[in-house]
Amino acid sequence: MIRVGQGFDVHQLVEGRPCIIGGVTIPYEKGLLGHSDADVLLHAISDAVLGALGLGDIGKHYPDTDPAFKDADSLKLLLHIWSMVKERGYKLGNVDSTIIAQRPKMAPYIPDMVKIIADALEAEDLSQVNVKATTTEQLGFTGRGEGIAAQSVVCLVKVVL
Ligand SMILES: Nc1ccn([C@@H]2O[C@H](COP(=O)(O)O)[C@@H](O)[C@H]2O)c(=O)n1
Ligand SMILES: C[C@@]1(CO)OP(=O)(O)OP(=O)(O)OC[C@H]1O
Repeated sequence: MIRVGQGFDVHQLVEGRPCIIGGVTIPYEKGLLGHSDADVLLHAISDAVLGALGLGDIGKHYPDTDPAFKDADSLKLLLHIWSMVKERGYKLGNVDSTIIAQRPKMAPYIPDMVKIIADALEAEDLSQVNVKATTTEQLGFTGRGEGIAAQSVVCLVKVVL
């Protein structure tokens, strides 16, 4: 039995905020704005995992109106979501994600993101976690550097005992 989910998220780029993507703090002149740490990639992955389980989205579980989640570490939210996966008897099949950003250049940071995500999702092999990046060729809000988007697809596999 397999279950598939997809997630998509966007956060605005502003001055005076850290740029945290995939659990990695990237040196950049701007950072992502949100109620939490605004880790757009971990949010897309979180939504994909919740989608695969048929459990709604991160806003439902961790509302942005709740002060408990102000400046929340998105990796901790993902770890909590992963506990729901295990409770239901699933493990990671694979996860594939794309960060949509004109800048900064993500490539140097992707290996660290993959390791962090693989650890959180208890991957047996790093090849189960793929992270890609693309510009939008200077088109649209990402192309103008106003924000960063991310999308993700996750496959969960039922654990056979
Ligand atoms: N923020 C980004 C965007 C892209 N990359 C890498 O560059 C390659 C070419 O990007 P295009 O949008 O011109 O296709 C892309 O395949 C990524 O490897 C990146 O590191 N950071
Ligand atoms: C993560 C949460 C909660 O702190 O806040 P944000 O950082 O604003 O992120 P978003 O992707 O808009 O929605 C989920 C939120 O409930």
